Amino acid sequence: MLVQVALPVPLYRVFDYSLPADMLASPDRLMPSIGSRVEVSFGRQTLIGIVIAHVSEDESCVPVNKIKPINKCLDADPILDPNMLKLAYWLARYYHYPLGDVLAVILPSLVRQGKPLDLLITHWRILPHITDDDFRANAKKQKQQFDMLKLHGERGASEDVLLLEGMQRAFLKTLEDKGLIERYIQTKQSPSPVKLAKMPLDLNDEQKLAVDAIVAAHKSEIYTGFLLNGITGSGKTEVYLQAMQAVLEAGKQVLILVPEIGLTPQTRARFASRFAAHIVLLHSGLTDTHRLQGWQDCRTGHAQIIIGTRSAVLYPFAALGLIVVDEAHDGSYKQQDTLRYHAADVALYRGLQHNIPVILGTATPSLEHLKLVEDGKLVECQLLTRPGNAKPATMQLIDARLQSTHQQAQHDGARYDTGLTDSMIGAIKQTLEAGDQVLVFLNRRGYAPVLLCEACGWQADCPRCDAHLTVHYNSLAQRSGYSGSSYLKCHHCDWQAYIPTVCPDCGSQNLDAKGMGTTRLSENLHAIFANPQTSKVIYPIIQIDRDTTRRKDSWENIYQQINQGNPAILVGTQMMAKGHHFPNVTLVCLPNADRGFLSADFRSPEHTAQLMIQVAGRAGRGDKAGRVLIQTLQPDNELLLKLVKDGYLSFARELLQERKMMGLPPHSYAALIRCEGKTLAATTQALKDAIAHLPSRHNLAVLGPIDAPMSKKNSRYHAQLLLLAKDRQQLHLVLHQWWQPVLALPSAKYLKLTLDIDPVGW
Ligand SMILES: Nc1ncnc2c1ncn2[C@@H]1O[C@H](COP(=O)(O)OP(=O)(O)OP(=O)(O)O)[C@@H](O)[C@H]1O
Ligand SMILES: [Zn+2]
Repeated sequence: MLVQVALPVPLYRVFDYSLPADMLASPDRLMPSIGSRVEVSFGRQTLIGIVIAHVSEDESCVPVNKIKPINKCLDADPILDPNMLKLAYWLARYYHYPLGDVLAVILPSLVRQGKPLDLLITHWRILPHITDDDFRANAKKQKQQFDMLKLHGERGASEDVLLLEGMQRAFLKTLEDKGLIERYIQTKQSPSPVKLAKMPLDLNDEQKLAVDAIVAAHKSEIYTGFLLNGITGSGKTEVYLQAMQAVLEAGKQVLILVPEIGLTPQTRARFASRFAAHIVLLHSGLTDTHRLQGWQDCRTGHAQIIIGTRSAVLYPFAALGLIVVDEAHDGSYKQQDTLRYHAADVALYRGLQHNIPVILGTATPSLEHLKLVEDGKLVECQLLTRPGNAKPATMQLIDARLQSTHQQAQHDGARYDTGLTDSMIGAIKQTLEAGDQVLVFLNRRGYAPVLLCEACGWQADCPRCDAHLTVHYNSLAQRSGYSGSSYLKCHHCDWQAYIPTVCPDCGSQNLDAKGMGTTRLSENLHAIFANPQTSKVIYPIIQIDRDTTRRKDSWENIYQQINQGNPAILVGTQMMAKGHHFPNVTLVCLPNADRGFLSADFRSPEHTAQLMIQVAGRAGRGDKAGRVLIQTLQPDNELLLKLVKDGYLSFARELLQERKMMGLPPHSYAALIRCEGKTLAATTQALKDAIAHLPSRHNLAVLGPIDAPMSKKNSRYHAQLLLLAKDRQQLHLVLHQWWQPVLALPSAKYLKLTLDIDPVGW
């Protein structure tokens, strides 16, 4: 007998190995089981692969004398069960990706390296007799760190997790020395049954309908995909919680997917305050050890509630009972390199595999998901009202052409436009004076997107990309003599340069930063709202973007500051759009969110509208009504008017109708082939050769090759080719015959060719 092994090599095949003589001679003569790891030699390398089948020598296409024995078997029991192998096969087939590479994506790196699965990890927990009273009033920082540990309940948490959440190692030591907390090595016992830590809320009728439908699907053990289509603030989370309760009480695991790591600490708290359960967080910030531990907890069933980003959908589960995909429209669910899977699609597949319900929850469903509802493949549950007194915010357009933006800011003696109309500024002022918070949304970090020479038109461009360099500049830091915060940076490849004092082309000193990023907007707001005598602001202006939240604890601190509820102006990028609940924000301003309606990308209106509605959804979530102001230079834009007047759903349904007429996804199926190389000519030629090899163009639209939207990136050139088909099977049939030979084309030799199934942008 031979074993067939999937190896992490970019080849569309598996490899046969025999068993070594000593293994065959041993009395039990156990074959390495299907789904376990083996170490093998492969050429000059030693690799670790997964046994995927047992075959006889006759079945092998390799001559017997060429077959090498495996070096050793690493697992007594399989580490991947038949369901996980089936998932891997499905991913390999659907995304046309080599099976060995699929497994490499699925397995945590320590597993791939052949490490034992059971690791000894230090955990911290609070000693049982300790209470809040054991703290002196002035030990504030210690108490704060203690409270973070307290959130994890009596079992505490591993050191990795705590550090990731912003705890400091020194404090753990201090608290330990004071006899308040202890460290221990967690031994695995079966988890105790999940208990309710807090009573559920009384559901409103819409919520109840949704929960009943989901629980019924769970009880009947029939796969059902739900689109929980609920406006922002309508209480989708409460629906998840009560559906989860039934599943957890039945001893099953619940997987909750969330878009971004930035959100997970708050998300965890929401679930932890409802259920006393073993909750595991999975995201890209984990160390390898912690990832392996999480993987093991899921696989063995120790984890009861699993909250994770995209890749968590690829984890093995002992007893999965429900999958929730929160903010299911979010672009981050699509992996953009290697195995280009969409986590919501994989979630639906796994639901089908395990016969369990899957909830796709969102206020702004993607057109793909709306189409699945139309086709009867998803059951739609709607939540159209906000519970309690909270009303959906009213939306209003401001015509930026008519209104003066004369409210000018003054910096260093120069007066200039702030980019905010008088009525927007007036509304901000009014809101702050009423004691509320304002969110100003601008999806662009840095100071300004362009540095321009007014004399000759030179612009600071990235030498490595087809992109302008973003100006990063901080006038407050400048004035205090600190220049480190001023530089030019490419947001695509991170290339950095000094800000020139004169134009490198014509020598003019007339260099000007054009356009507006969050830093500039914050400065403008500062200038508008500062007391002219003291130049201090009464209300804090809090800038929230990837630059200001880079440090581990900074987001946590900002979050706490906002939740204290004092009047403040929050200036934020799309980080602020997602799922946050700030009850004191009553005004949301979008000074130029409508840009996306003009973009050449046909998906841009959909994504722009989703972002606008999500940001708008941050307004008026408490007792007070919310207001959304959209400042636009194109107040007659039909799409924008439709969105504001009729709401997201009718807007989206109209877009869907348009896509149908144009034969665009989701009313057709797409595969995008990208080619990357040292010259554009070589990449384009490879794609032309690829087209020549298409077995049939029947029922297939072939678009390209064309330059990719940013054809030069990081000094490499990109061209692309799009295949569109009315019928999904037809497309995959062609790809099955075509893709592997394309990779072997002579002209593709020194190029990187990739295939993206159901691409989200092109
Ligand atoms: N049945 C209910 N009765 C009273 N309050 C409720 C009920 N359901 C939800 N809430 C409250 O309504 C608020 C908004 O709910 P939640 O954050 O779950 O909305 P959401 O639909 O997830 O919003 P978003 O899409 O914007 O993230 C929360 O404070 C929640 O506690
Ligand atoms: Zn660049």
